[in-house]
This record gives sequence, structure tokens and C-alpha cells, in this order.
Amino acid sequence: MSLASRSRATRRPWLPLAIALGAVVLGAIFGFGMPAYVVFVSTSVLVAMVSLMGLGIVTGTAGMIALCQLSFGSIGAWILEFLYLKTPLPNVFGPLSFLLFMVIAGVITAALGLVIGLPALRLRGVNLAVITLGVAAAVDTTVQQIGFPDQSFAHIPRPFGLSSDPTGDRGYFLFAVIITVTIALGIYALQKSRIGAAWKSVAFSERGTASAGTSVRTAKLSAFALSAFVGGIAGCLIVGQITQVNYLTFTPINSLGLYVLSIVVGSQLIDMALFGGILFVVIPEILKQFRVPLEWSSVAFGILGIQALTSNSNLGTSVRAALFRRRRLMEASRADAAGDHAAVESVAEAPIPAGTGRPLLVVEHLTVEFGAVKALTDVSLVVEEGTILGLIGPNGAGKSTFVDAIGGFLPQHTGTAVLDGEPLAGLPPHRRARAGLRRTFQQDRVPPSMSVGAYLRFVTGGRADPAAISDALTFFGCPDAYTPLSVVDVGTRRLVEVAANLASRPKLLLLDEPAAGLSHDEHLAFADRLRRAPEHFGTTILIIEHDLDLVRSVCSQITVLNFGEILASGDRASVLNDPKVVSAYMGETEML
Ligand SMILES: Nc1ncnc2c1ncn2[C@@H]1O[C@H](COP(=O)(O)OP(=O)(O)OP(=O)(O)O)[C@@H](O)[C@H]1O
Repeated sequence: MSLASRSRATRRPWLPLAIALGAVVLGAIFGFGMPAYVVFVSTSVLVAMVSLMGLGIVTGTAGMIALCQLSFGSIGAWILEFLYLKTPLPNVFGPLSFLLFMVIAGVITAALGLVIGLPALRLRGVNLAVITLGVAAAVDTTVQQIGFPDQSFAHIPRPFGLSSDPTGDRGYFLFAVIITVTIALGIYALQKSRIGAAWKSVAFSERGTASAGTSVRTAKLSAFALSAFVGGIAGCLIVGQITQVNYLTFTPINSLGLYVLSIVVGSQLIDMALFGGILFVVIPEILKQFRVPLEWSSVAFGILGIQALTSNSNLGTSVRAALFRRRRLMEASRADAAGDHAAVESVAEAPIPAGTGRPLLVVEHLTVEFGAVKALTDVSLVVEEGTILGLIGPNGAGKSTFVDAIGGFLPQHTGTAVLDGEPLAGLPPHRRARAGLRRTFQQDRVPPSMSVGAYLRFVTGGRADPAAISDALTFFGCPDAYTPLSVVDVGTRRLVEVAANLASRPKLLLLDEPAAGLSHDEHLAFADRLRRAPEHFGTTILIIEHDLDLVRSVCSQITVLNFGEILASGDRASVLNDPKVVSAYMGETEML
């Protein structure tokens, strides 16, 4: 049995639901069997876990900094109290009020999260941190000033008539378990969906996300909104737990501690959010037992944060990658012992693809300037359908600029580009991708947080079925769909990127140095696969490559750029023998 089929056999789609049901049963046993104090503290763990799961969406999954998660909790709690104490709605909805108000509070908080997420469209890193910390401070001050609606120390009734005494604590714990499990299931499902893949992709590369046909704006804003929704629900859960709240629960310093925990444990992973919730509650509880001032817990979180930020990893993903490597090693040694090896097929070398004669991409008078630098001057070229066109030239000749401009990443160019009769002018990158124009990048843009298969599903926009995904992976000799990209080397990740883009069967694929990082033998195999690709995937290819052996072996047409202008263009032999081209490659003539 191959590694791939072994992995497939271990897939159990019913498992999340079974774990969820098990967690609820365990929650009931725990809630009604444990001492009252343990149950109360465990409810706090669940509240912290919900907050961390919300934060995990925006930080761990979508890769943005958000230092105001407890502000969303504060807003959610405030709205819930307001609906209870200042409106007649509790009389209308009776025992269902808490649940209903919690959802309303979550939705309103999500809308505010959307607004707070707007700066994230332009800002990153420390700038976004400052903005979100500013939001936390502003919400904190506002809530201090206006106070929570329960200023007269009215208790908020718990859901379904549960009492506010320790007997009610047990029932409320079970309620909190059910809400937590429901949210965890929802987040898990979303992370497996296209929007979850977009979050993971945007965390690693906005350009890579757009070139896969996904709107960066939608990915970022939806992450913020959902994170705020979950944060708002966590705030409501606190109200139900202690039936009264004040602003001290939601201070910016607590938000900061929560953020640190989120990145330390990797709270985008559900089990790690639970672990983080335990740390968030238990560390201060232990300090309390030993009469150590609670402020020291911030120092403990700070030290953990420095460790996580400097090692650029988190506990959850490191443990998972280590487990995966160990499992694969064991599978490989079992396969060795059983002599279970795939036969190496020897196939005749494929010819260089001949085109249909129809122009697919027509570029006219393309000019790109970066201030005083003219990166491209009046470049016109035609890519014929069904061919592989090589775009070559010395460093700084303007090749990547050409791909960026055609891909929609440089709106400030002049000139026109028409793909299959459709003008591309004015279309943003993700719309060009949807119109059948895909590209790969010189730098690694393949998000390590996904599996190989999830990445292909994301790039193909769900249009490729499992058989098509497996075919594209086999075609390029990539690891199987269940392999985490975090354990794949950079050269192979570039192959996965090419396979994913071809599996989406675009009309035209622009490859920017796809073979960088491959060994000599891998280069030869890659060249052969590339020659077969136009027919296999129905895609025309334009390739930028410094390895002229590769260009010579796959391209029927070559265009040479030098100092942003076309130096030569035409069939392979005439271009490579052109004296102008030879002199432009002075010092590299042995390559020609
Ligand atoms: N964002 C930018 N701002 C200013 N100048 C730029 C920018 N991007 C590219 N350039 C300049 O434009 C010119 C063309 O660069 P480009 O990266 O397109 O060349 P290239 O042929 O792809 O080079 P290489 O083979 O090294 O990747 C170079 O002079 C480069 O310095």
C-alpha cells in the first residue's frame, strides 16, 4: 500500500463530530461530578478558550496582529446586559433570552470587528498592533466612563432559568461546554473551507492569495469579523458565569496576555486553544494559591511570547509537524521491510509543444516606470495558444515587472493586454485569475500552514475534484495531498505551486523562475513535464527562467528583454543565435 493510500485510509470525516459529542458527554460528567470550585474555574477555562479560538482566526490563521480581543468580549457583554436590563425583550423571549441576546451581541460585535479590521487592509505588523491596541484602550476608557448597564448591581439571569448559586454553576458549565463545542466545530469547518484556506494564504502572501483568484480584502475582513463575533460570544459567556461584570475583566493588558498565549500555543488549533485557556486561567490561579501578586502572570506570558516570536513557531504546529515526520518515517520503514516500492516507469521524452497558431495573449506598447527607472519600455508581444514561450534576459531586464503588470499587480502601467479577446485593463489580480490568467512567483508564496491537497483545492477554487488534484500532483512528482506543506522543502513547494495552478486549468500560466531550488535531475524531469503540460492541462505557458538549458528544452518561442526593451523575439534557434542576444549575455555566453 502506498503512503498516499495509507493516509487516505486513515481519514475519518466523522471524527470531529464524534469528538464534539464526546466532549459534551465528558463535560456533563465533569460538571456534575467535580467539586464546585473546580467547575467554576473550568468555566473560566472555557471562556478563555472561546476567546483564544476567536483570536486564533485573526492571528494564527490569517496572520494579522490583533491586540483587542477582550474589547470584543467587553462589547458583547455590554450589549447582552443592555438587552436584558434596558429593553422589554426578556419578557418576550423568556428562558431563550440569553441565547438569543448572545447571538445578537455576537453579530453586532462582528460588525464592529469589520470596521476595526478596515485598517488591516493597508497596515501590517507593528502598525496594526498599534491600531488594535488603540482600539482596546478606547473601548476600555469608554466602558469605564459609561459603565456596564448593571450599575445598580442587578444580576443577569442565566440561560434556561439556571440559578446563580453553585448548583446553577454546574448546569451553566454544561451550557458553556455546548457553546464552546459548537463554536469549535464551526471554526474547524470554516478552516477546512475555502474561506479558511484564504485566511491561511493571506497570512503568508497577499499576492499569492490574489493570484489564486481570491480577494485579499474579503479574506482579511471576514477573519476580523468572525474573530470579533467569537470574542463577543466569550464576553456573553463571562456575564452568564459571574452574572455581573466590570471593565477590569477586559483590560488591554489582559488582551495582550491573551494574544501572547495565542501565538505561543497556536490557538488556531482547537486543542491548543483549550490548552491556552487552561494556561490563561491556571497560571494566575496557581500564583493566587502561593500568594504571589497576579501581575507576575503577565511576566510569565511575556517570557513565553518572546520565546514564540523569536523562534517564529508555535507549540501546536511544531508538535504536529514532528508527529507527521515520525509517522512518515515509520510508514517508509514498513514499506522498505515489505519491499513495497513503486516501479519507475521509463517514458519517451515529450516533444516541445507546437501551438495552434491562434494568439492567446496580445500585449501592446507596455511601459512601466518606477520613478526615474524605466523597467519596461514599449514592450509588445504575442503568446500563441498551446505553446511555451520563454521570456529571458539578464538580471534587472524587466521580466518580473512584465509578469507583475500582466498579472494586475502594477496598475500604474501604460499599454494594453488582451487575453483570449478580453481586455485585462482595470481588472485586479484576483479577477484576472478568475478570467483564466494565473501566475507563480519567484519568491515562495505557498502557505506552510496548509496541506498539499488543501492548497490545491484553494488554488483551483474547488473546481478540481480529488482525482484531478491527485493527477496534477502525480504529474509533477509532488508529495501526496495529505502532506503538510510545512515539511516540504522550498524547491518542491514551487513544484506544488505549479501543479496547483495548472490543475486550475487556466488559459495562460505565467511561471516566474519555477525551477529555482531544483537539483539537476529534477530540472530534467521538470522540463519533460512542462513540455507535456499544455496538452495535458489545456494551458498555454509563459516561462521566465535563467536556466537557458531549461528554456532551450521546453520553448518553441523566445523573447529576450534587456534594459526593459525587447532585444529579440521569435523562434528559439534564431533568437539564441542572434548576435545582439549573445552580446547581452556577455560573460554568460557559455550558457547560450
Ligand atoms: N518596486 C520597484 N521599485 C523600483 N524599481 C523597481 C521595482 N521593481 C523593479 N524595479 C526595477 O525595475 C527593473 C526591472 O526589474 P525586474 O525585477 O522586473 O527585473 P528581472 O528581469 O525580473 O530581474 P531578475 O532576473 O533579477 O529577477 C530593475 O532595474 C529593478 O531594479
